[in-house]
Amino acid sequence: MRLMDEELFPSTPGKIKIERAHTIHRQLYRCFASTSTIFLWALFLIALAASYATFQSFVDSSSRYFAASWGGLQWEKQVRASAAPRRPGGLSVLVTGAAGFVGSHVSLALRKRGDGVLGLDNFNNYYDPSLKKARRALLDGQDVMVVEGDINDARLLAKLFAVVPFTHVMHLAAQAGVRYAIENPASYVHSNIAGLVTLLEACKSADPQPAVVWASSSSVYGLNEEVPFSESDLTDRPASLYAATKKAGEEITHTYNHIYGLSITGLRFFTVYGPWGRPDMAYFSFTRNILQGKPITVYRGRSGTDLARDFTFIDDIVKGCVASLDTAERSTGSGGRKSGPSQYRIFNLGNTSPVTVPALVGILERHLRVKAKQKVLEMPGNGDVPFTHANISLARAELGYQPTTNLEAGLKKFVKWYLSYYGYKARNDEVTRTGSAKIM
Ligand SMILES: O=C(O)[C@H]1O[C@H](OP(=O)(O)OP(=O)(O)OC[C@H]2O[C@@H](n3ccc(=O)[nH]c3=O)[C@H](O)[C@@H]2O)[C@H](O)[C@@H](O)[C@@H]1O
Repeated sequence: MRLMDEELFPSTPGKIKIERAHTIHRQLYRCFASTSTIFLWALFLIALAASYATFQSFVDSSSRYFAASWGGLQWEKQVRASAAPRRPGGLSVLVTGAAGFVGSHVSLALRKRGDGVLGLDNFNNYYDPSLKKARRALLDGQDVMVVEGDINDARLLAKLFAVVPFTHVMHLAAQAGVRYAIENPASYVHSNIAGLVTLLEACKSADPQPAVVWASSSSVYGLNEEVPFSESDLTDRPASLYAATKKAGEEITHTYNHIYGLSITGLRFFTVYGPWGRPDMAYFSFTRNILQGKPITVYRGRSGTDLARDFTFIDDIVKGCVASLDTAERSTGSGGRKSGPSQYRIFNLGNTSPVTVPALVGILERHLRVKAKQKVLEMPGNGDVPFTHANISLARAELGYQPTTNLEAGLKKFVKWYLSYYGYKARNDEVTRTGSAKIM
């Protein structure tokens, strides 16, 4: 016990205590010898605390700024360069959904003829984002910048319009897919309604106001039985939430046209397909499954009738989009105020020759030279419609729209792209060897 005490405490503890007390006392005396010194010290401490707080908030806001994927002088310079037309009288177009199927094709077509193009895309994972990144790489190669951001981000949109006086907005960002709305209804409201309104708010406040061309859908015809579908037909019986949000979009855009003088063109696309397409669509997923020897599900109508679609090739759709931009009149408002009536248009962009789903499968089998394993099921009541068929007289008259690619030729191009993109040649051989699918 004694040993322990000696280790823990010095042999002459009292001396040490006294010396320490003296030293501390002397220091305190020096520092706080007078009340004025105490006052000065207090002031100094308050100033130190205040400057620390200011520094902290600077660090916070700067880290928020640097964490955002947009902003800064260099970024603004790139945005301006991408959106600047390369030809006299060229357009300056903000393309939303630019890393998407239709968006990437339209962006490339515009850039090719010398228009300025700036893309915007949120790269969500509704389907494989690597395909969206590959499309972005294509756009990069043509000096088209794609800003990563959401149409619901009002600050980002305001910034883009502050940096670039866009002449047009090609609005293609959306939650697509008819049947997925059963699984995730909120995503349709988020993108197709809330996102649309946020975008239109930015457009109406912009000075100059851009003309807006945007993607509606053939699905707005819903349970319509008039054939072929004309723009003048009633569209008040949607069969899916997706269709309902697109129909709502037509009404919402009308409001912005009416109140703010925004020039609006809505395009009702009919089942668009082609190279760089969407993996969630039937022609794409059928191709994947057929090549992998997996079964495909072919839906049929209730009375055993085949379902049919007015499948429209991407190049024809691109021509319709570009013609819509070219014929769009200017918005009449500026900075949120209307100064006169402005254009409001809706067009069908279809192919005018519906093809049944079994016929689509037959064409794919021929191009892939593989027999599909088919399961035929009754169409589930989850938003599908039995057929679509476009009347395109209006688009032909006003846009000079004339589709030139039939499903046979279009799918040939798609299959060629698919095989080169996914490198399925080798796997095709594997399919032959394992016999998991029958080669035709
Ligand atoms: O035209 C349109 O407005 C819509 O076209 C397509 O929707 P959809 O025509 O349903 O295209 P797919 O999903 O490719 O289906 C095509 C046909 O194949 C059928 N199908 C689909 C999937 C499947 O596994 N089996 C099958 O038989 C569908 O019932 C439909 O008749 C797009 O997915 C929508 O985003 C677009 O808005």
